[in-house]
Amino acid sequence: MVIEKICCLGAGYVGGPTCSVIALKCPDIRVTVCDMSVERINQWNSEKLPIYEPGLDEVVQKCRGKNLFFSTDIAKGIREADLIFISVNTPTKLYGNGKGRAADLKYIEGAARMIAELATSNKIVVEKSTVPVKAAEIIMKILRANTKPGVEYQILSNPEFLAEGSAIVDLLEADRVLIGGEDTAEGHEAVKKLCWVYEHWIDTKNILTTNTWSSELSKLAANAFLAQRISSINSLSAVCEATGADVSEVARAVGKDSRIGPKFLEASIGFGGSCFQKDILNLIYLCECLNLPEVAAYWQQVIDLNDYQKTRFTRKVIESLFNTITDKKIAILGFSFKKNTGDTRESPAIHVAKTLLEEGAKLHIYDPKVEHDQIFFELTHPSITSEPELFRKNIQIHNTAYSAIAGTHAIVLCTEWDEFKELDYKKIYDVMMKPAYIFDGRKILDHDSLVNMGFHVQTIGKRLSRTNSLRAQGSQAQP
Ligand SMILES: NC(=O)C1=CN([C@@H]2O[C@H](COP(=O)(O)OP(=O)(O)OC[C@H]3O[C@@H](n4cnc5c(N)ncnc54)[C@H](O)[C@@H]3O)[C@@H](O)[C@H]2O)C=CC1
Ligand SMILES: O=C(O)[C@H]1O[C@H](OP(=O)(O)OP(=O)(O)OC[C@H]2O[C@@H](n3ccc(=O)[nH]c3=O)[C@H](O)[C@@H]2O)[C@H](O)[C@@H](O)[C@@H]1O
Repeated sequence: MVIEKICCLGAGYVGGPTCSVIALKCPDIRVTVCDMSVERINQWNSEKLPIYEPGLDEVVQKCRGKNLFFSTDIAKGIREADLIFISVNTPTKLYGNGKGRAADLKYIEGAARMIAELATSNKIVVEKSTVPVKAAEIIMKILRANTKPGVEYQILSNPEFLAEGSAIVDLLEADRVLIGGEDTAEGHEAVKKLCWVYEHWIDTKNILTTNTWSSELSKLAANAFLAQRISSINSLSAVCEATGADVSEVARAVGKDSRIGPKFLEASIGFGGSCFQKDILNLIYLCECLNLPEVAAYWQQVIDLNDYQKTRFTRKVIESLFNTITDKKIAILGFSFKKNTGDTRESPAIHVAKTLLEEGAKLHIYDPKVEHDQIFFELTHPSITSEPELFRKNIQIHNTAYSAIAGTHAIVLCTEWDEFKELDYKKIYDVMMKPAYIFDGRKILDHDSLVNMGFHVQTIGKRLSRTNSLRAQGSQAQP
């Protein structure tokens, strides 16, 4: 039952942390994480890792150079490994058949072709990336069509369920590990070997084994269910704002039902991150290909509602500021798609900032972990604007929340970083233009005390007494 060497293709948000934890828990296994990006591998080998993830630095420091290696020598990694994780990106297709919905499997195919070309001994190839159902068949076809004499492959599906910002805890204390394989003697043997790796720290009863297609579909299903809960509570947040109900109270009351449960019921400005939207689109495309239009339409609603929530929030900001924000200074607090990560992929803050910039606002942005260049990259990307220089001129990035806020008309809180709860809002009130507005897109601030200080406060899913919004007043008042 021995796996002595593991290679992982893809040193990203999944490959890096997952393999670091495997190395930590399996000192008897040599783990090599490979990537084509020299820059990324250099960062993994430096003091400043390419991703921010609580607890990751410590794990890497313990294992790197002992049984954990980061390398661009993909050929060596593949040749030496008994088991290869494919942990490459699977973005939504940007062109061609299935554009905007289907998963682009070019990196998966590229990885499979590399393995086929370079492997000289038997390999267990494990799909760690999130893929459409039946992707394992594509990998198998490529490997078997190009196999060298005497080399045999087994393909397993082992999707990853970690969430960014809590990746290390999620990996160490996984609710479950899911492994799908072929229903053959060789398939069962390969599944057993991968189970053995995880059994170093995961209770056997939490390691689920299924057929390959169930495993692939379960990953899409899990993300679709999670996103659906957020869209459900966000839909109710609009009802709360219109009626005087409070979405946090509704979520608490609903979540107390043990059949529903309390998690993932935080109303917000909408979900972001690299996967929820991509994976639901992937599921929708699959349903369309399978001629299941009603099922496709059902899941499409989860995404439509998310877009509605982002737009609804941004519209509220603009309307509250007397429907004119040209040249107004607005502070954006938080740019990552959630706290405890520097990842900005599909961050709702991008939508908010883009819309405010289009209306002529001057944005002062602060995020504790996102690199300044990354913010400029996201907001001046051709998919965001055809006038990058104009946008750039109206964006200033700050190193502290206080400096971002000084002299602004409004604060728009987009990410729920803990430090935003600790700011001295009395001091902040004094240095803002009046009337001073706060739009709390994450429901993390003490709204009553902010109102008492003099702020006009708006949040998600709750009507506050002093909002001064045009819609609330039904007037066209000017400042
Ligand atoms: N980000 C997350 O929290 C989670 C992501 N996933 C899934 O895991 C997969 C990877 O996601 P991330 O790690 O976020 O992506 P990422 O973009 O951070 O990393 C992917 C890496 O793969 C590398 N790569 C591409 N082709 C390669 C090849 N042939 N050989 C070696 N390296 C290659 C790229 O250079 C890149 O560094 C995706 O399918 C995603 O849906 C699953 C669970 C959580
Ligand atoms: O496949 C993936 O990539 C991963 O996607 C999500 O993880 P992640 O996107 O990293 O982070 P989440 O904690 O799920 O948050 C996603 C978005 O939903 C938002 N959210 C989350 C929870 C909530 O109650 N309300 C809410 O608006 C977050 O702020 C964030 O923008 C899943 O939680 C992971 O299980 C999965 O492995």
